[in-house]
Amino acid sequence: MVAETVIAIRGLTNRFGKTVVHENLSLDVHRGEVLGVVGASGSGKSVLLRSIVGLMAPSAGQITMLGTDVLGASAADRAAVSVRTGVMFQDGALFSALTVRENVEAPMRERLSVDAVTRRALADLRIAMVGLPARAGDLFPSALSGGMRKRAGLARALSLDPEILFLDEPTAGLDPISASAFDTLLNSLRTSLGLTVFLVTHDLDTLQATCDRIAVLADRRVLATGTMAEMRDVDDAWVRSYFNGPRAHAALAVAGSS
Ligand SMILES: Nc1ncnc2c1ncn2[C@@H]1O[C@H](COP(=O)(O)OP(=O)(O)OP(=O)(O)O)[C@@H](O)[C@H]1O
Repeated sequence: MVAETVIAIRGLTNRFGKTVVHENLSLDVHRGEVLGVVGASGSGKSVLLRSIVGLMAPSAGQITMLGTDVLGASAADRAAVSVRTGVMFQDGALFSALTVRENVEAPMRERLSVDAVTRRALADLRIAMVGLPARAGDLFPSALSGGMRKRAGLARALSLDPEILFLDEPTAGLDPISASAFDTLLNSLRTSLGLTVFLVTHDLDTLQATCDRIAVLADRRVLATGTMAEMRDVDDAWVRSYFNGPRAHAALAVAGSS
């Protein structure tokens, strides 16, 4: 069966002054998959994510998401696509002056016409879905641990019940136990909600535990795509050292023994 392509990127170029981050980059994301995006620091993973979700305008190229040419679309058509997506940024990007519940409600306030009681109930459902205790809804982000903050960021990304979830380094800064718990949560949510996930990460354990496919960014483009095992055969120095290094062996060994 051929998987439906929910994001198709063609000929993407991103430049900042004289710095060319992406040049003629192409990538497909399939419905229902968790795609891990890796690459050396500065290879343009976050810029790619930001281009897809409309936070920055690429210099050239085409991005089709959920059937809409998002770069060429009207603002209304772009908004109709963006309401079907959710984004979790690296630091959670929570509003510090709002409680967790108010943070989760924020996209609903902006994008949905639902009454306050329904909005609160939906927010509390998202908070429960990410494994936070009910009392966390009343807390401010500053009162949360790092792991809880990540979960609150995830609850907000799930606010609008998205089809596609974008995660930028979701386990960065977490201790290994919290990171592993986050991986487990992601696996359970992607199954129960039928999510497609675009996951930027450096975390080999997360790649191994959650991703169906991996895309490697290097030399301004997608150098290779494939499973974690397939990455070990890619003929490139960075890919070799990343996927055949001791940390990769440890991640694969843990997966093999579980
Ligand atoms: N707003 C900006 N203005 C100028 N240059 C930028 C801007 N955003 C990103 N860049 C540059 O684009 C390049 C890619 O950055 P990006 O943050 O996407 O890398 P990354 O692969 O996500 O790195 P890391 O793994 O360290 O997070 C870097 O050289 C960065 O300095």
